[in-house]
Amino acid sequence: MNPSDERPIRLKEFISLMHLYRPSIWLIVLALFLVLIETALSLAVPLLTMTFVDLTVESNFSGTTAVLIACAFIAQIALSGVSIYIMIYIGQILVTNLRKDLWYRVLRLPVYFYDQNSSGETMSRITHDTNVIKSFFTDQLIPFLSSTLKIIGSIVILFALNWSITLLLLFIVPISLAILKPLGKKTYKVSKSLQDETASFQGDLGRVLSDIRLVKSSIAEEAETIQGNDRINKLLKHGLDTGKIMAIISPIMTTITLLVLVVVFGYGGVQVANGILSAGTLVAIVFYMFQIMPPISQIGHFFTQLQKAKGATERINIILNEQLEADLTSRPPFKKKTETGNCTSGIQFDNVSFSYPNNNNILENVNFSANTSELTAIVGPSGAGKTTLFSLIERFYQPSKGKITYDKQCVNDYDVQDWRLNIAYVAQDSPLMSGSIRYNLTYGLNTHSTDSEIRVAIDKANLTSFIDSLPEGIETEVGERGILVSGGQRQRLAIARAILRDPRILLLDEATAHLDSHSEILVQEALNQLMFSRTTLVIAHRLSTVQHANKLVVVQNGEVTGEGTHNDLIQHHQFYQELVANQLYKQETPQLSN
Ligand SMILES: Nc1ncnc2c1ncn2[C@@H]1O[C@H](COP(=O)(O)OP(=O)(O)OP(=O)(O)O)[C@@H](O)[C@H]1O
Repeated sequence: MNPSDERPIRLKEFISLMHLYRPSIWLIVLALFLVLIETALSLAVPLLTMTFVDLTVESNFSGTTAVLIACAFIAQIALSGVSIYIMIYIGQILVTNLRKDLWYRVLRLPVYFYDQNSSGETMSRITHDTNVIKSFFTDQLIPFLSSTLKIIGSIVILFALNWSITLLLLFIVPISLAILKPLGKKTYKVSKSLQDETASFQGDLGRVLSDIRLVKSSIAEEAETIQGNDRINKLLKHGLDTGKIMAIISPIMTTITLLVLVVVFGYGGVQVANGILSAGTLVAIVFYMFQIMPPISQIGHFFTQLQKAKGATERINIILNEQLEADLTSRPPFKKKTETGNCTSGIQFDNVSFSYPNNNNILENVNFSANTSELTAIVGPSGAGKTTLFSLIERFYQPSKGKITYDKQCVNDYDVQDWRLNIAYVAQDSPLMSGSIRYNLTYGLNTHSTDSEIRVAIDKANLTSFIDSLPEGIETEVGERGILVSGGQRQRLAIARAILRDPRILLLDEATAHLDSHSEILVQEALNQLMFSRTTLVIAHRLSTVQHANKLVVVQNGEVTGEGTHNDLIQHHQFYQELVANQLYKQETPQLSN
């Protein structure tokens, strides 16, 4: 997901992103209008001060001018406050709209996007990069406009007041730029490295903290400490590099300011003494000089931040330009579950080939059918492609060749969400979300499940005694990723969830693997009931659980090498015979542990 470094980051992309997510244009116009008035007032204050000083020097104290200066100050402060708030408001709305769109999209991006991009990086796009854009809008854009106006306005007025001092002042600008520009480039490079390093450090933190058990059981604390320290040291180095640049820039800036003061007061003082310049004009010139200085450094900062904002845009655009699942295939709503009875033929794999990106063909011309109201078991060695078959049915990936049909219609013809609504998947390591048991059982269901429906599902999944033993029953929290419940309990919760979903297609990945033999019989009964009038596919690692299946499909190296009942295969299929013999041998051999 790293944006290509060679490609120039285009301003157009950044502007169109701002345009797309900004709030009403009138708010922006209002903010600009206020800035314009505020700038005009700030330019008028020194002129008023000049008049006031000159009149006072001539012993002509002007109360009106003093009041005008005070009013201009107050108005400037008030307008500045209002325009700052409006800009912050616009920035917040912009980033909110952008984050909502990104959030909508990350939930709908295809699974292969997540195979290729780390979740930590995607999180950073939504939180950090959007923040960079917001800060640019709120902290840079309006100050940049007002700074530019202030600089131009001040220089014009300065020329009108005294061209020779102005020329001397302007002479300092190219000198400052010549010194500061290379430093500015260096600052950008260092701050970019600092950002990248911070993102990597955050990524490492996320990786280690989310798998702390793996770290501990692998005794990887020492290795992680070294890697973490290495990153922290790099952060220190980048921090110190920034410090070095600041250590050069700050004294230079102070010296330049002093130099300007020496020039203005020295040369201007001589002119006042000679009667060429009035005292009021000198005060006005110093005033303008101080008004110009912060905007000049503000403009330098603006370009550095613009680079950052353009970089953030480029990374965000990677997500925004990625095709959503629903755009890859489409379409009409899937028939309602009540219409299931119409389905006569179940799932059919029709010459399906598939490979993951940057991988060889995982599936090669796969043909088999899984009929309605039947149990079809997929058996085969590890890595043969069994789970991949399920992923294709769920449409996490698209076949590179061939098609999958349901009820004789290509599954891609159905709206992807409607299609998945009709599938329940019970995986070996059934994942749970942090939240209560009730939340997990009804997760994603778009119809409300009553307490009695939930009770029935719990009962059928043989979970009643477990849930009744919990102090808060169904409202008990399962912890992050369901860490507070056992593997077997997680699996039974997944079965209960499948029962509640009442799907047309059941995908079971060794669904009873974590159960003791007594629970397995009970859950198997529940599954048998659930399988009735549904298309059920089960990946089986233990043949004992699927010997009774209507059909077994043997997958080896991504190809279907045999199909039939247990009795058919045991007679004709050599690999299946070996598999059965192997498992029978295993059952007879004492196991190390259960
Ligand atoms: N997301 C992925 N990206 C790239 N390759 C993958 C991905 N998922 C699986 N593979 C590869 O595809 C092949 C088939 O994997 P799959 O998980 O379908 O096998 P399986 O038969 O279910 O294995 P097991 O019985 O061990 O679960 C493996 O070689 C695996 O490395």
